[in-house]
Amino acid sequence: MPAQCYICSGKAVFKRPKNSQAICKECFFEKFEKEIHETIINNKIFAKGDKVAIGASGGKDSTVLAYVLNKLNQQYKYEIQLVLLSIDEGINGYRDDSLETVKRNEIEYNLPLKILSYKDLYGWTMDEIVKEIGLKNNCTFCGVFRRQALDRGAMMLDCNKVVTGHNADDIAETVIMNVLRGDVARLRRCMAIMTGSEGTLPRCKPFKYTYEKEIVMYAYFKRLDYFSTECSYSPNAYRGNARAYIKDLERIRPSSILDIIYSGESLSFKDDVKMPTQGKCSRCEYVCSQPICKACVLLEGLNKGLPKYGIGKHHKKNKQQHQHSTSETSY
Ligand SMILES: Nc1ncnc2c1ncn2[C@@H]1O[C@H](COP(=O)(O)OP(=O)(O)OP(=O)(O)O)[C@@H](O)[C@H]1O
Repeated sequence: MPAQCYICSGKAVFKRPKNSQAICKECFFEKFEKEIHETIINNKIFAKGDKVAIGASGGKDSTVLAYVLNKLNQQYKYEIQLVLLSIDEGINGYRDDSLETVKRNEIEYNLPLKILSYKDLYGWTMDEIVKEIGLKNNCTFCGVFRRQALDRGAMMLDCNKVVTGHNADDIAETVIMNVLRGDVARLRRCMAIMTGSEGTLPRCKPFKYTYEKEIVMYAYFKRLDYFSTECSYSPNAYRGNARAYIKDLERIRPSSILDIIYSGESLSFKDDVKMPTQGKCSRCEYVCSQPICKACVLLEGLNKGLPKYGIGKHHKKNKQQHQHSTSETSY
């Protein structure tokens, strides 16, 4: 006999990963959306009149984010303006295809879309960067450039907030990675549902408590149009290890992901664990915690034909003076 939905006793379609409760499709939609709405309200993520840029990659997380935020905005009258902002990293056969998905979503969700490319902003595509640097450190370039590109794009659009589709799995992985690296400053920062300091736009993660599996199920049952191919350049071994470790834990204890997040939120930090003090990059004037921002350092290396400048030994020396300043996107 098929399992019964724990809410309405109807026919369950799957078990919720965080608590193994069987649930039917309609109750799942309602619960999923309600939980995100509660996260938004409890954390005061939006205020009336906000103009919010949704980091839209065309992947499952940001597609579901755009769909759900659009729905909740109408349903609960947040009175916010939503725009899709896509960064074209210049990865042939990957980002060009995923951007086609975002273009279809622009029409389907009736949300304006802006596409901004690395080529226009930095003069380099990721394909060109990978030719220089190889496959080992390319995620560093991509993460640093994307982070800044999203901010710049949002500012061009007069947005006052950026939201991304980082989900509970991503955050639990980041917590574990930062613990294992001993990167306490980042550990402190990665827990925040909303980050940003003077001069940068607040960046929010409405899916902080939402399991990736549920995002996939939601997209599947709603038949949302998203692009599901992995980036051809992302080996990212360290995050992969953290992910495998958490998946192992989850098999024994399904609530592991939320438990890790909860533990991270409950940590208290010594006073000497400082968040970086923000200033302005002396070259591009973008907000940063060093005299020259990471994007400009990486760019200088590329333009001088020294692509490892900024990620090699030189960087390690800097790291001893300041807390870690880069890696792949871990905000
Ligand atoms: N090229 C991009 N343009 C705009 N936003 C992006 C882009 N890449 C990533 N993001 C934002 O950062 C979030 C996390 O990105 P990540 O690369 O970890 O992808 P992901 O977990 O596969 O998410 P998604 O399924 O949305 O692609 C995305 O959900 C999206 O909001």
